[in-house]
Amino acid sequence: MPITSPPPTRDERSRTYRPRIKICGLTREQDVRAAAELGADLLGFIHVPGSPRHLDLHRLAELLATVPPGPETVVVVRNEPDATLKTLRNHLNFHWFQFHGDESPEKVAQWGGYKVVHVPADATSLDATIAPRDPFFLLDTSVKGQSGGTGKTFDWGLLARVEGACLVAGGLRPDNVGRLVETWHPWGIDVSSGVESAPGRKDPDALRRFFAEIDRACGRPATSRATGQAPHDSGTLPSATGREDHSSRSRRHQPIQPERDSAPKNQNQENS
Ligand SMILES: O=C(O)c1ccccc1N[C@@H]1O[C@H](COP(=O)(O)O)[C@@H](O)[C@H]1O
Repeated sequence: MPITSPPPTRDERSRTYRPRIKICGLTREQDVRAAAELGADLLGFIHVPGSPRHLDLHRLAELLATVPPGPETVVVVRNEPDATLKTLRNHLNFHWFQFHGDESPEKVAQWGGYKVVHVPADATSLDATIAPRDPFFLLDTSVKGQSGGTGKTFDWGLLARVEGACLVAGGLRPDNVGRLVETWHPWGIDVSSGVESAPGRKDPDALRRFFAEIDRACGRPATSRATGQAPHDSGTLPSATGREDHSSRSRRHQPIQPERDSAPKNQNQENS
């Protein structure tokens, strides 16, 4: 059953709940493989000019061809024109868009994706509860002049006022992710720079320790995922277009048709 229909509430997420895990900023085949083998649910690729992890369309296509069955794929974008979004969705077959710019809620829904909500690193309170957003959203630390990949945490106490399915990002590392998971039981977590040896280069040992810490924090044997044998037991991620086929590579280069049941109501057919 798709995990976000309905997503588990905070109360339902217990000490043994294993968050969805997104490894972002991948630029190398060996890192894609390592993240997938360790049990990542989402693999993220950056198409934001100026990021040290930026990949052009050609390189994105090359790397996507190396993604094994299992994890779903995310492309991180900021204010890209519709023509580029169309290519990313219809020809590269990304499952998800992660929007980092001025994209309206309508545009996010239209293209099938989720949006970042930024929290200043020094924020100690929120003006209002952050309400659930369909299908889920991303909470990340804001740093002036940077769209993401900041390596900075925000005050996790603010998560008490965050509702719904939310990927928590910002400054996660092998030495702090366990505390986040055991204290706040986030729906999902997202990491980029905290498992790198240099921007865009994942450190295999840091990746292994990251997953092992999550296992420890939710009471799982640390070896299970480190051997690459862990099942994807956090559930199936419902893709933006409602597709649940995890053998994503079989769909490469095939146009994606929005499914009638799950396509956003305001789906603009011109985009498909
Ligand atoms: O990682 C980047 O370079 C990046 C560039 C532009 C937008 C988003 C980017 N990354 C996102 O940042 C967070 C994680 O950051 P970190 O773990 O603190 O380094 C994650 O959501 C990435 O998708």
